[in-house]
Amino acid sequence: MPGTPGAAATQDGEAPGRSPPCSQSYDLTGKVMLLGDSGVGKSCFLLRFKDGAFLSGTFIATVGIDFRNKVVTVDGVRVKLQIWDTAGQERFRSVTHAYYRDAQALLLLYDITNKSSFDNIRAWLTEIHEYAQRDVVIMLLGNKFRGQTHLEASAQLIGLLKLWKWPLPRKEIQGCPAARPHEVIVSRVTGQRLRLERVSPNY
Ligand SMILES: Nc1nc2c(ncn2[C@@H]2O[C@H](COP(=O)(O)OP(=O)(O)OP(=O)(O)O)[C@@H](O)[C@H]2O)c(=O)[nH]1
Repeated sequence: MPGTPGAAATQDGEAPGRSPPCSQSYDLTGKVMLLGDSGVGKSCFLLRFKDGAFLSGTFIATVGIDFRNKVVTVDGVRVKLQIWDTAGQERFRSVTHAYYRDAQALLLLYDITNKSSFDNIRAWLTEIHEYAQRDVVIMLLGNKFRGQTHLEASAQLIGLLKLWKWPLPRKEIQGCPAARPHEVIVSRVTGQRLRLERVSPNY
């Protein structure tokens, strides 16, 4: 999705910030970032998460960084998820790195029809290691499964990461065998209860 280089676009009538603002309309907040090579489908993933729509056809690369908010209810708990969509192109890395540190979860996408996007996962993990919190949850998503719009975890990739003995002692490498992206995000973010900001005294 297009944005403004060097700055996050404002969405849903709220000013962008490094941390989600508090509100009584939800109980928890969580910040999730979408990472991965250009063209793997991050913006489409976000659009599906926010509006349930899928845009096929023309590919417009993201410029810089962008975000969407969505409040979802899980087991009676209202969770406001702030999902940040980053540009996959190398030239925007200096912009996007600054946003890693506040993220509770990172969704690292690759395109299962594009081997280089798979090969580059290791480089992405190196960046995550350098810029994200040590205990951030990393989720790996193999996108464009058989040309369709659902996501499927790659057991093969998880196996490779184990083979590499990737030195991420406090990070979790997880597969996400869910067909619907919002369910992936919700189950992982809320399930882990990762420093989600508690804004309701009743919860
Ligand atoms: N078949 C299929 N195509 C997809 C899927 N997701 C995205 N696409 C297509 O892949 C192309 C790139 O999608 P984007 O979501 O813009 O990719 P991106 O990762 O955000 O790219 P950058 O913004 O450059 O980082 C578009 O033409 C989409 O229509 C999917 O699940 N299946």
